Amino acid sequence: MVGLLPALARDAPSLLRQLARQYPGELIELDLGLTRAYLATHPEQVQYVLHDNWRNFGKEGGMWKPIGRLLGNGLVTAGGDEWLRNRRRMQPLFSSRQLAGLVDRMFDVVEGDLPRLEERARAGAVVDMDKEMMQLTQRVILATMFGVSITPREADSLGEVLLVAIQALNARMFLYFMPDRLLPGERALRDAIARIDEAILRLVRERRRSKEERDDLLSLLLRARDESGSGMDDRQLRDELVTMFIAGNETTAITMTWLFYLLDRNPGIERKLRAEIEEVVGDRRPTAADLSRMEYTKMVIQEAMRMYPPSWLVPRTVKEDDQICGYPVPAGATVILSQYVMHHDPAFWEAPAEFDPERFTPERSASRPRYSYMPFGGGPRQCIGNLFSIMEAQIVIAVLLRRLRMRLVPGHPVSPQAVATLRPRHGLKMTLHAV
Ligand code: HEM
Repeated sequence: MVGLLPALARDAPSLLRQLARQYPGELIELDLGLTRAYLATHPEQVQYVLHDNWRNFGKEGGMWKPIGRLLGNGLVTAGGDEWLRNRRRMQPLFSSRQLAGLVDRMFDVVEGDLPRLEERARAGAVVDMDKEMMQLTQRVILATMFGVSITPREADSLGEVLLVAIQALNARMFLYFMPDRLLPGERALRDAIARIDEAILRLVRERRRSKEERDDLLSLLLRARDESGSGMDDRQLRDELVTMFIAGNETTAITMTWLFYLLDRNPGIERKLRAEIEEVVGDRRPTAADLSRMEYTKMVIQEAMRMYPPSWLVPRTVKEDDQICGYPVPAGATVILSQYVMHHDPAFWEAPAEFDPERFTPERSASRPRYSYMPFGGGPRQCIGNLFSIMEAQIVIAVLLRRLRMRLVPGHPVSPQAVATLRPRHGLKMTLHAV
């Protein structure tokens, strides 16, 4: 496959999906100019890379390099023993029991945002749903991380500067082989990283000094210990907090944005979803037990993430020469696993372009290979925040849908754009209506 770069730059997910259709089940070698890359097209290949022989497929260098500038040694970008020690320290924080303690805080943030949205509905305003969701999930994640230690104003300004950094890094993801100094926006990126460091390290130090016990993620992280009983230093805490923000904010916001778009296109599914919310939560404050009973809501979220996986690409670098299901791959090559490719494979998904949440009933899920669906990756490096984000999405849906109906502005163009995440290229313009 030669000369793919221009087509990749135009619309990478469609190109990769098309190649996978053309050569189903093969490990496809791609010529990306300076680097050699292989695209997995079968769930067993994905399983081999993420699970069976995961230690031989690292995150060092390549497309991971730019993002490492912001995330440092946080869980997403760290490797080896350091990653393992911190993953073990942090895993208990993300258990369903621990997360149940965050339901109230998440609810308060979302409910607190509702009057503003209701006001927009009354004014008949057009809103950018993608921007609204980014702002909302940003408030949720910052409130769950820092609780009342961060004022809404500080949260908004930290959120803003984090977004500046993400945008600059998005632009660098496919240009990782270029020297930093040749890329545009380098100064703004450095400034943004310095401001993020200052704000987060200040919050960490203040909390350490105050010795106060709170129930937010920062307090839990301060208490997290490895097997030898040692905790994290300030720098590591900073890296993990920034990592959680970056890994958890845009991904969840995009899930919500695509979901509201899909509901607008599928009124029957929206009705069924509203009926479940009415039946399980009604007008009450949702509890953790309610969330586990909202099974249809969960299937709608899973199906939205199938059609538009917010994380659509998982790259790995081969450490030592290997064979992926019989295909040789040399050390140093990049292996590309793509949720978008897996989630649209007609061999595992009937009519993949159709929005059908019932695909996720236990009966229908049972017949599919594990790695045909991987919105959160898989294996030991699977997303640590998967339960967190589903819980947050369920709360956002329950709170917003019982007051509002979202409708796409007629004629607004909708198509996916692949950067680090898969987002609507032209945003998502919607009007809000009271129900
Ligand atoms: C819909 C929302 C989300 C999606 C689609 C998503 C997706 C992913 C994926 C695909 C990975 C694996 C990357 C790889 O193997 O290279 C990952 C890892 C990770 N995610 Fe998420 N994520 C979401 C939400 C969150 C949230 C809310 C948090 C934290 C609060 C979070 C924190 C992390 C962390 C720390 C890792 C690295 C885990 C490790 O390597 O040990 N994510 N995520």
